Amino acid sequence: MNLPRPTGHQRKVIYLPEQGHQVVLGSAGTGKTVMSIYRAKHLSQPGVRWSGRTLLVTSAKALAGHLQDMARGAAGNLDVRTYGRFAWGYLHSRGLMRGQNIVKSRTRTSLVKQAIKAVSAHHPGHRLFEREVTWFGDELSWITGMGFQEESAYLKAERRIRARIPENSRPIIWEILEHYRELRAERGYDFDWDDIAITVREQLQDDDQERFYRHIVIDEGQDLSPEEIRSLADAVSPDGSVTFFGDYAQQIYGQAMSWKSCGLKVKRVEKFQDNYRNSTAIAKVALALSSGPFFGESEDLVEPVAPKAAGPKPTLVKCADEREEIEIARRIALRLSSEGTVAVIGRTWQETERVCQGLESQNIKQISYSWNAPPGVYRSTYYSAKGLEFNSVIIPFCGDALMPSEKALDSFGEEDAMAREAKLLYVAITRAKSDLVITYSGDRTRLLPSAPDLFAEVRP
Ligand SMILES: Nc1ncnc2c1ncn2[C@@H]1O[C@H](COP(=O)(O)OP(=O)(O)OP(=O)(O)O)[C@@H](O)[C@H]1O
Repeated sequence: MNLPRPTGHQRKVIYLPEQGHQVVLGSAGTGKTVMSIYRAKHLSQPGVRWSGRTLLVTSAKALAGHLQDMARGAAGNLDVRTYGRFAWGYLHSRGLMRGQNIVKSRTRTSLVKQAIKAVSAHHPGHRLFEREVTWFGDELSWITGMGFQEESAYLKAERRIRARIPENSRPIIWEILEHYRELRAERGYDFDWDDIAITVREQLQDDDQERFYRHIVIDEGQDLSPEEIRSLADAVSPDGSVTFFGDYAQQIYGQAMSWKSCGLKVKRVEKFQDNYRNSTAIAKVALALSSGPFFGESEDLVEPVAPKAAGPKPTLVKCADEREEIEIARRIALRLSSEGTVAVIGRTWQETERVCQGLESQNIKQISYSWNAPPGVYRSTYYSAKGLEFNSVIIPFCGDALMPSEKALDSFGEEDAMAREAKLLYVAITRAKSDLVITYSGDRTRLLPSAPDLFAEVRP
């Protein structure tokens, strides 16, 4: 497919030095994905001095498929992969992948639960055990994602958010991590998807064969853990390059870590601010959300410049109840789908399916969705929609009772839950090119910006 022609600053990014580490940050719709493809094609172009085998890598499966589609026709030495697929492939080449030795997420949760139960018996009455299993699972992912291998490193760690874990709880959490690993090993699993990067790095350290990749380009880098990024930096040859594209406003995992903690050595960070995707009216909502109280401060956030594309104001539909929300969302989806692509984006697959049941629609995880996809209704979650775009987006269930979700509040507490859900909502909103419809019943979620005139507010 034809990629848009790079303009101005975008062009510079394609031709950044072909050696060392490069970081490009940009807000939503500024062309990071497109430029990651141009950059990867440039680096893998045969017959030139800097050329070499290149990996274009991201975290979400649907986006990897989309990248693959856009990179079609590129030189044969360009691979497009999810991080998981890269890690699996490398460890397989080292003889470490035997059968199903990566634990699946449901089994992992059950093992974490067992570990919590066993460790809680040694600490009767400790308040840490009032927390939900999701919170523990997330904390264990954070520890491994940071690459901590010794308890002392975890005890000393500084956090940007989620700092309020009482000092006396951390050793207990470490005990749970160790017990979980024992249980996992007993069940015959060597890894989970979070700690696989630790082994990739260990293996690379002992691997004196020539590196398979000379260049690695990372899209949506904010969603890879620091240890995953470090492993990618270790995987390129010394005369090669790592180029990191990311947007910290869209960081949807609990890592909340900057690229700076990933060991990338960068002289100058390139920044993209011009939004090529959203209409002005949609970009205004996204901007109001990202400058609201839930995003926090970070020097990694890039202030976007509002685009000039015309389009109607996003519609906020206040419904009597969830049934009416479903009815309205379906009706609007059907109407808009005759003109272009429409995504129904829910927080969970269950929410999305509630709206789309019986409606002719496609699950974006099961197809190869691309920018030239035919008109129709597409189903997605906030997470799976990462990196994609649609003419219209419908986001149901944005009432205060459902957003932030009770599960997020119970697991992470008010502040952290709001920050997480605000970023998810930001991702969903910025997928829309020209039409955005948000439905809710009861009061609308506090996460949505309340400035007047941002929305056309309607009641069915
Ligand atoms: N120079 C350009 N001229 C015209 N359109 C462009 C240009 N650069 C990017 N675009 C278009 O802007 C849209 C957003 O691009 P892209 O998906 O690469 O942005 P992104 O920064 O990766 O967004 P996000 O992080 O929100 O997923 C796409 O439709 C792309 O084709």
